[in-house]
Amino acid sequence: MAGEHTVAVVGAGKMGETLLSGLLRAGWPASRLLATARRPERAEELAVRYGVRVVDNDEAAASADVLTIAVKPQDAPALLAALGPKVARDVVVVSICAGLPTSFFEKHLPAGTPVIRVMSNTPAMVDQAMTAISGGTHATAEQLALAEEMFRPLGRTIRLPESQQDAVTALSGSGPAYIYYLVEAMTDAGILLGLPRQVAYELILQTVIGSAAMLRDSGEHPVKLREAVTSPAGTTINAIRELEDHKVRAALIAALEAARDRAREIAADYT
Ligand SMILES: NC(=O)C1=CN([C@@H]2O[C@H](COP(=O)(O)OP(=O)(O)OC[C@H]3O[C@@H](n4cnc5c(N)ncnc54)[C@H](OP(=O)(O)O)[C@@H]3O)[C@@H](O)[C@H]2O)C=CC1
Ligand SMILES: O=C(O)[C@@H]1CCC=N1
Repeated sequence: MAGEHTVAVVGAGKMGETLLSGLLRAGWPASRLLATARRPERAEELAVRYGVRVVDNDEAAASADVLTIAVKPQDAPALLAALGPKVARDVVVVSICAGLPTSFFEKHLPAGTPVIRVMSNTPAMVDQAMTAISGGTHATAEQLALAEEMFRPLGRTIRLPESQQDAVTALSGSGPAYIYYLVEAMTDAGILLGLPRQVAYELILQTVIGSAAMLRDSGEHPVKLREAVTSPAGTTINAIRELEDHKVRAALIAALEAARDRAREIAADYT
């Protein structure tokens, strides 16, 4: 399907640029990609870096058959109010905005416009994204397959009911931030234990990469893998007891619930 569709990325910031570069690496011709930006210097940067045409939002709506909305959720109402009525009915609208339901976009678009809601994450920058895809009221199986084709070069994709997208946003959308937070905190712990910062960081980085590869490649449950590290009367169990004492599991559950609630608030604020 690459090459049959013209894809416009409306609001090509961090995630939009990542999508553009992924599509180009996957063989999508630059002539079939458009980008829009709010600032002229950003437009120039994108045009030079990727050789794609950077146009205004109106031209994107008129020229593309897939419009990917990649602005922040708070910028979406003004964008859609201006752009919505100009979008042709057979255009597929793909939103990567956190929180905003497909019904928000459907409300601003001509009746019957297919809308697809996508939640990806920043590891897309190294082709290791987790991307969840859900169709709105009018999205067909073929259009969902097209969205999958767009995001597959960036990592793994999964299709889910839209009702699960706020949870996805809390889990895998924001997930990289929690992992980086953990790496940061464990590096600090290494410093407390007397290791040079760079050494502590390298130890933790490779430990995260190795543990992720074990989870992926062994097919074992995380509890089993943790038990294999936790020797009787050994060192690990002392650390685990501290994590339990400090209610780290409960803190993570509460943290993700708060992220999910924020996604719901975004929907309530803007729809
Ligand atoms: N960052 C992340 O980890 C993830 C983000 N998302 C979602 O992706 C979306 C984009 O996030 P992210 O890439 O981080 O944000 P960015 O701020 O990097 O990108 C948004 C871009 O949209 C531009 N923009 C805003 N309004 C307009 C407009 N009217 N016309 C043209 N361009 C416009 C902004 O311009 P300017 O530079 O002038 O502000 C900015 O470059 C958000 O909705 C977010 O919820 C989803 C998953 C993960
Ligand atoms: O923090 C946010 O709102 C965005 C959505 C998921 C990750 N970053």
